[in-house]
Amino acid sequence: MTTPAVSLTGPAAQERTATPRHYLMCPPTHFDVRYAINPWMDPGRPVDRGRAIAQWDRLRDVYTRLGHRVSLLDPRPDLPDMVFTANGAVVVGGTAFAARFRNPERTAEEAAHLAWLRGRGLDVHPSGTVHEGEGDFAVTSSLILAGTGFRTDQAAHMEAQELFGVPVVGLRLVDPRFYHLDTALTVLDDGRVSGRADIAYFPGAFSGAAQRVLGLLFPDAVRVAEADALVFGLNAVGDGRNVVLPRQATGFAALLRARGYHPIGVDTSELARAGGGPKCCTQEIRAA
Ligand SMILES: CN(C)C(=N)NCCC[C@H](N)C(=O)O
Repeated sequence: MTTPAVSLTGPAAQERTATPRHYLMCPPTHFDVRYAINPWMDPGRPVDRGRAIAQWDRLRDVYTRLGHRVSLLDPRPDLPDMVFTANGAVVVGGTAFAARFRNPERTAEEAAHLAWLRGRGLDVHPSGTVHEGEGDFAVTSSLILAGTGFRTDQAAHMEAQELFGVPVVGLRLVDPRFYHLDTALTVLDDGRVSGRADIAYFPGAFSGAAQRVLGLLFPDAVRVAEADALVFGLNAVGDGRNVVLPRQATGFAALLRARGYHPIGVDTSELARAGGGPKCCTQEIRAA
């Protein structure tokens, strides 16, 4: 029998393979909403820090049970957003492109990230332009998708391309509720084993041109509904098989199941009060 030129099975029937990851997290010991730098933050409403800590503990446990390694950054009392480690850098092949935050409220986080990255023997490059790490850079094995419009400067996309030597595709975000790329797009499978990256995104967060670019590059991507995006469903962490996402994103979870992924719902609703979800709390350290 000859092999058909076009796959008859499609991604839904594929075997999904998880690969072990190394994540950097920071306990929300001093988590708070003391200022408003995105539309989700309301400093007038006190946060329940105990609840945030319990939600974060559970997220870390999920990762360790999946066999992933979790390293910790020391929290600082004056930095209430430090729990969102994804914003501190993007690390690919042992090279770290360290963040330069947009808002002065978060700039002191830069030094903490630099110290941690240098202490791990990574090849660390502080950024010359504003960028917020994995908040705006989504890494696959063949290219990096990069957001701009609210936080990360477009010039940082070129800096990342020069640093990593992989194509960096710029995508314009247009809705302030989705102010970082990782609120609107997630890498389900980076393609390191399958050879074919798979992503999910909420089209409405992107300019028309960016939607067309995504359609050309990822014609089979999962397109997620606004209701799931609004509960930070796309702020998800995939390891090729398992996808850790806010448990409220039930429509997205059903789409993932149909594609052969294993969605794992977690509650990060208290952390969402600062505008973040599971992915924001998780920076991947990709070794050389
Ligand atoms: C999911 N997102 C957007 C993140 N990657 N990080 C969350 C940062 C939240 C912080 N209050 C801020 O506005 O910077």
